Amino acid sequence: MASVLESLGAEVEFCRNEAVVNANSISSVEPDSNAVGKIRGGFFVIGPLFTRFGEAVVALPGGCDIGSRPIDLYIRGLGALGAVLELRAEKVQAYASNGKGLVGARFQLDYPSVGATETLMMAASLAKGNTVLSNVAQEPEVTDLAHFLTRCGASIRGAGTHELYISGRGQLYGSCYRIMPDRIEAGSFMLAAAITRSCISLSPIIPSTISCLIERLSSAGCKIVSYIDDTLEVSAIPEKRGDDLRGFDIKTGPFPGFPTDLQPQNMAFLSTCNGLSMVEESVFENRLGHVKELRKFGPRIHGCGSTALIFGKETGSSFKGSQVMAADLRSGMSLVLAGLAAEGITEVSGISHSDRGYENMEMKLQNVGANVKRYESSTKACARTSYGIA
Ligand SMILES: CC(=O)N[C@H]1[C@@H](OP(=O)(O)OP(=O)(O)OC[C@H]2O[C@@H](n3ccc(=O)[nH]c3=O)[C@H](O)[C@@H]2O)O[C@H](CO)[C@@H](O)[C@@H]1O
Ligand SMILES: C=C(OP(=O)(O)O)C(=O)O
Repeated sequence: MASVLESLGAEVEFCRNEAVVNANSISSVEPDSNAVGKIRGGFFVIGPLFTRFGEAVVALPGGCDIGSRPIDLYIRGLGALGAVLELRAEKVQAYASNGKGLVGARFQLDYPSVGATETLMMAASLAKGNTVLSNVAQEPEVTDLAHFLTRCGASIRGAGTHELYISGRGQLYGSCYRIMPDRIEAGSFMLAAAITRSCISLSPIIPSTISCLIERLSSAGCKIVSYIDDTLEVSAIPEKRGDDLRGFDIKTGPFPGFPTDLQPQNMAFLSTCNGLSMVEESVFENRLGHVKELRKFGPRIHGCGSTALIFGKETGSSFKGSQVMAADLRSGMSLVLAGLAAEGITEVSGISHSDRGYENMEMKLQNVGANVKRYESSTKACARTSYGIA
């Protein structure tokens, strides 16, 4: 996102965990298309561009190859606010039909898309008049963005429910805001503890944003406690010899359903559990690419359409280190997790996909005791079954 803003001329400075953005210097209606194309939220810049210039040109958004990534909701939603969007040479050119700017309207999303909800909420905050968006995404990140925009001067009601009421403002102002902790990163590290049958203490974390995973891991036999508000302890250490964790079923879905972004990592974990588990991916049409790679570690997984059956650990069997390839962001993490649970060395190529979602992944894993190194074009995750994270 920083590179998109910079390509528009904004100044972005990072200092430790803070980003300072100066948007006053935005001087272009057309961000660098490579920068926009890389990220899924490429349309996020449309609202601010409209306010300043009355038009915008952005590249088609990119993102992981996990099925078709349509943008019809963005196009129809912005259209309802008075934008005309035309596709020209792989770029979307948008201008206001009234020649001035966006105007508030009512719009119902066919599916509670997170990216479309966030884009329309930002655009409506800068449109003239009132907007009502219904069947919107209720993900915690949408609520967090609404809180941030409100701090910048926007008027938004209903965040966290399926309807948003937005009164447009001519301008938003800078403010200082602490964004919510990354619940998908936290969930991935909870699964790192679970897959290595060890324990981890995580902070900062908002347990209510990840209750789905907490419930499932607890049902598997993990002990999960939250002593202080933003800290969570996960212990997957078996209480007695011979005990082990049990598998469970999941079906991904919009919040508060099971997050699709934790499905691949969760499947790696389920492959190490006792009993049969079923995973159903219902958000993206082609998000089981990791099944083929996970099988290389030894487990029996049967994938069919968007459902996978994981047959669980066979008595006496263990994961074997393997050479595997990550084809998208979260499957990269799921293969690293499998490598941590495996005997011997695992080499994961294509790990750069995961850099988009996990900052300093190997450093954080090393800090909790994992033996992971990054090589020029791949990451080697090396682990012994007795070697976990603590
Ligand atoms: C519901 C869900 O789990 N959303 C996740 C999804 O959000 P992201 O915003 O990328 O995805 P969406 O929520 O937009 O997509 C969810 C579904 O909506 C469909 N769709 C989307 C836009 C559109 O214009 N038309 C359309 O049909 C997609 O094909 C998909 O089946 O990935 C993000 C990054 O991994 C996660 O943070 C979100 O939690
Ligand atoms: C699929 C993901 O990202 P994107 O929407 O950017 O492809 C993800 O974060 O898991």
